[in-house]
Amino acid sequence: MIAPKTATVRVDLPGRAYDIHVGAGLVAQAGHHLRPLLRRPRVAILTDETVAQAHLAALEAGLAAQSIEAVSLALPAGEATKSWDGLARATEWLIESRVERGDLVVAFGGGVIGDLAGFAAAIARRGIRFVQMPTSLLAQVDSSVGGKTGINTAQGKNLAGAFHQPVLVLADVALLDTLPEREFLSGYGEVVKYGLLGDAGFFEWLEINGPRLRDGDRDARLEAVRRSCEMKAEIVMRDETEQGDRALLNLGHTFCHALEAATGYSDRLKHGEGVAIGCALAFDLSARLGLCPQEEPSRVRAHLATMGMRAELRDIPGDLPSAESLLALMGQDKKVKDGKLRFVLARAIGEAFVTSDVPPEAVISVLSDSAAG
Ligand SMILES: O=C(O)C(=O)C[C@@H](O)[C@H](O)[C@H](O)COP(=O)(O)O
Repeated sequence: MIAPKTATVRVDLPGRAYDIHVGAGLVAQAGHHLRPLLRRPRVAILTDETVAQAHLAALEAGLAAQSIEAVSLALPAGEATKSWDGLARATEWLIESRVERGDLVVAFGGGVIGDLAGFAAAIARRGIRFVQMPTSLLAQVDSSVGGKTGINTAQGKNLAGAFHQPVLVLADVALLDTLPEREFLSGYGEVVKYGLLGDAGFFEWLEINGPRLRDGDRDARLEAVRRSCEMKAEIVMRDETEQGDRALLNLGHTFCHALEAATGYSDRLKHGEGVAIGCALAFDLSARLGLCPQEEPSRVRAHLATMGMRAELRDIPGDLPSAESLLALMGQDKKVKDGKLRFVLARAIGEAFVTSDVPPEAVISVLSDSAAG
C-alpha cells in the first residue's frame, strides 16, 4: 500500500511547541497521534451535531484502535453556539465529565467548535490541554492554528477569549470531501487572505489552482492547507499575542467583523465570505489612498469571481446598515489603539501592512461604492 501523503508544520513556540499534521486519513489515525500525549487512555471530544453525525463514529473508532476511551458532547452547529451559553454548556460538561488537568480535550469541528472548545479548555480547571481536529477548510487553514480561542458577545465578534495554544493539530483533508461548496468557499476566503497578505507567489498559484482545489483535487487541497498553516505558524512564532505582526492575519477582518455583526452572525454571511469581501475592500481602500496600484483590487476581484465568490456589499442578501453605521461597528475591533481604528492595507498583492493613518471618509466611500449598484 502506498502511504498517504502528509505534511507537518511545526509551531515552534518556546515551551508550547506543537505540530500541525496535514493529510488524508488522520481521523482513522487519531489514536496513534494522541496516545503519546495522554496520561490516561481517555479523551473528551467537543463537537457539533452535524460533524458528529458525519464523522464522530470514525473518530471514536480511530481512538478505540489504541484503546482510548472517548466521551463526547455535540453542540448545535452554527455561529450562535459561540456564545456565553455555549461556553457555559461546554465548560460545565467538561467539569461534570471529570476531565482532569492532565487529560486532553479534542475540538472536533469547524471554527466555531475550535474557538469555543479551546476557550472552555482554557478556563475549565484553569487550563486543560487540547487538540484541534479541524473539519472545515476555514478551521484547517486558520482558526485551529495559533491559539486564539473565544466567543462572540453582544458587542461583537470574538470579544471574550484567551490565547490557549493546542498541543497538536490534526487536519484531515479527506474530511473536506463532504463539505458543502458554500462552506468550502467560505474557508477559501481565508486561503486567499494568506496570498494577499504575504505571498504573491502563493496568490498566483491559487489563481492557477483555485478551481482544481474547489473541484476536489486532494493534492492541491493538501498543498493549500500546508502553505496556509506554514504562513500562519511563521507569523504566530514572531508575535504570539498580536502585539505587532500578527495583526496582518486580520487582513479583511475589520470589514468582516462589522458585516458579521450587522447581519446578526446569521447564514446571510459566513465568516470566510466576509473575509473575502473584506479583503477586496481592503485593497480598494489601499488603492483609493494611493498606497497600491489600481489594478490590484481588480485582480483580487477577478480571482474571487473565477471561484464563484462574492466581493461586494451589494452581493450580501438583505439590507445592510449605512456605511457610517458599519464604520461605527468597526469601533469594537480589537486592533483599535488609543481609540483609533487600525486597518490592514496593502502596497501590492503579498505586501500587507498595518496602519492607523486612514481617513474615515475614505472608508465610508469604499463601503458606499461597494453597497451601491
Ligand atoms: O489568528 C489570528 O491572529 C487571526 O487574526 C486569524 C483570523 O483569521 C481569525 O478570524 C481570528 O479569529 C480573528 O481574530 P480576532 O482577534 O480579530 O477576533
